[in-house]
Amino acid sequence: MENSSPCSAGDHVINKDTLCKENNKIGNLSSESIINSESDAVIIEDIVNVSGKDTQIVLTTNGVKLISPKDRINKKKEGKIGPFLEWRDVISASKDPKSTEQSHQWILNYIHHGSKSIVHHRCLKVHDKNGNSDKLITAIQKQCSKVVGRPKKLFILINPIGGACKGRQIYQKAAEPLFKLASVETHVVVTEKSKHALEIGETHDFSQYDGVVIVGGDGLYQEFLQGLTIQTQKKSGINYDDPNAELSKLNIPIGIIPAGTGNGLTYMINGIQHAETAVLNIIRGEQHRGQIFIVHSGSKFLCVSALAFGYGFFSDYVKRTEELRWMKKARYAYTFIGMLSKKKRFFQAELQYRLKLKANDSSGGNEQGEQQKSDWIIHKNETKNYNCIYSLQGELVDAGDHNIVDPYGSHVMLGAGTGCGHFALFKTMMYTVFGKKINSSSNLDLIDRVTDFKIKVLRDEQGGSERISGARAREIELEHLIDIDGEVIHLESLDMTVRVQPSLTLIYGVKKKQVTHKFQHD
Ligand SMILES: Nc1ncnc2c1ncn2[C@@H]1O[C@H](COP(=O)(O)OP(=O)(O)OP(=O)(O)O)[C@@H](O)[C@H]1O
Repeated sequence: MENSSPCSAGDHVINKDTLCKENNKIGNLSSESIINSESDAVIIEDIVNVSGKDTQIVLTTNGVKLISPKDRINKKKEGKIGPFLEWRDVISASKDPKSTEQSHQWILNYIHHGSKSIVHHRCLKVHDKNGNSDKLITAIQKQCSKVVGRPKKLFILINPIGGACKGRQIYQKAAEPLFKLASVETHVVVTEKSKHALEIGETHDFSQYDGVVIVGGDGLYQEFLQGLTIQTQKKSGINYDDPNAELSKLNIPIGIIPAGTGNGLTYMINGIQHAETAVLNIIRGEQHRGQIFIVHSGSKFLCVSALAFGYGFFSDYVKRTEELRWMKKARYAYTFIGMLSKKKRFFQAELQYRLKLKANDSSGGNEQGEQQKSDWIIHKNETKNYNCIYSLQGELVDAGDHNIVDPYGSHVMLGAGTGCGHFALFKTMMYTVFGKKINSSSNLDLIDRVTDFKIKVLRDEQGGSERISGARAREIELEHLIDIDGEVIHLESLDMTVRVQPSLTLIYGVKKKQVTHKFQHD
């Protein structure tokens, strides 16, 4: 399926005509958008007509300014003009197909920043007055092509069976028209089987692409990321079976368009689960280095994790949901309710962890570039009985009454349940994801600033020839599973090391709480 494939018809199809109707006013310019013009160099300026008003349009090295006659009178003396739209938020400019001999019109497509991290595509109809529309369009297109990080060619990977099985439709409705508007060439591949994304990540040559876009859930992203991590290490000759090896960074940016069930990662990197926002953030081209977990089992590399690691309660939960896959989305709530009344499953383990040291903390660490980490700390738990050990990706940044969960950080919070109830475990996990502050309790230890942790499960072996009960056989099966980003993975060895690898990935996303200029007409 190449870029040219037609966008399926439907109520929510994005196209120029429908969107242009949404927004073509220039009144009510917000004072936030008035910016100082000092650092700008003017590229071209003209008088055009927007919403029936003569308006000065100025293209500068920083962006587009539209100056109404009122603005010019009120603000120019103070050296301030506006509103301002930075080039990163301009998608494209093109002739309006409805333009006639008598009325020359062109369209400016741009990104509107709404509240709570949401962004939308908007367009503005501009009426030419002086015959300069071609020059303005060419200049805008040239500046758009120079936006740092904006992709020109993308490899798109769609999971057709993720979430509600709408991967293809979500791509066609929310992404394809916007990529076309932004002149992004695409090569689309639809996965054909489980682990296909892993295979593609490990073997495909992405050198001719500016980025890869995953249209699916956290599971699909994890598979692709694992494949790409392996490919990158192999190319650099890194022995990734060695948990102490310094891994090569992945240099192809990855974007995620939510089409799965949980979609936790798209929430973390875009601040919201919203397909249009995810697409527009890819077009904006802002990229950040993200942290992931590298998991070893025994002396072997096991997997990467982009979102969550869980052992005990969470791996049991995911295993059960996989057994009930036929129930589709309902399996999550059904399993959750079922587990509330279930007896806790305990396992015996030794848990150790290392902490990111604060700048003024001189204890621990070693000489080989790991000065910022403490030595291994043994988790205090005399009975060694646990019912859950888990960690979620994201450094928790204190923001007063809440935390910002920063996927571009260098440490995580580790949860060690020593008998915590199932409901409380879920609640704590959800609170962490949504940045709510939460403290340790008597049976759930929450340890912040963790950079690595090790779990050694101490198995209660029952004499070699003795027959084991069905219940014990199920327990042994569960003991050999971990939850990685909502999928279960089999463990050969019950001796695990999990390391936070800061800055390993490159992600199309935004930093939360970032300040953006508004270009608002509504
Ligand atoms: N064509 C396919 N046929 C069968 N399985 C597939 C196919 N493509 C991908 N998969 C599998 O689908 C699984 C889940 O994918 P994905 O993460 O996209 O959706 P999800 O599980 O519904 O969402 P989330 O992980 O966000 O909860 C992955 O384990 C992957 O191996």
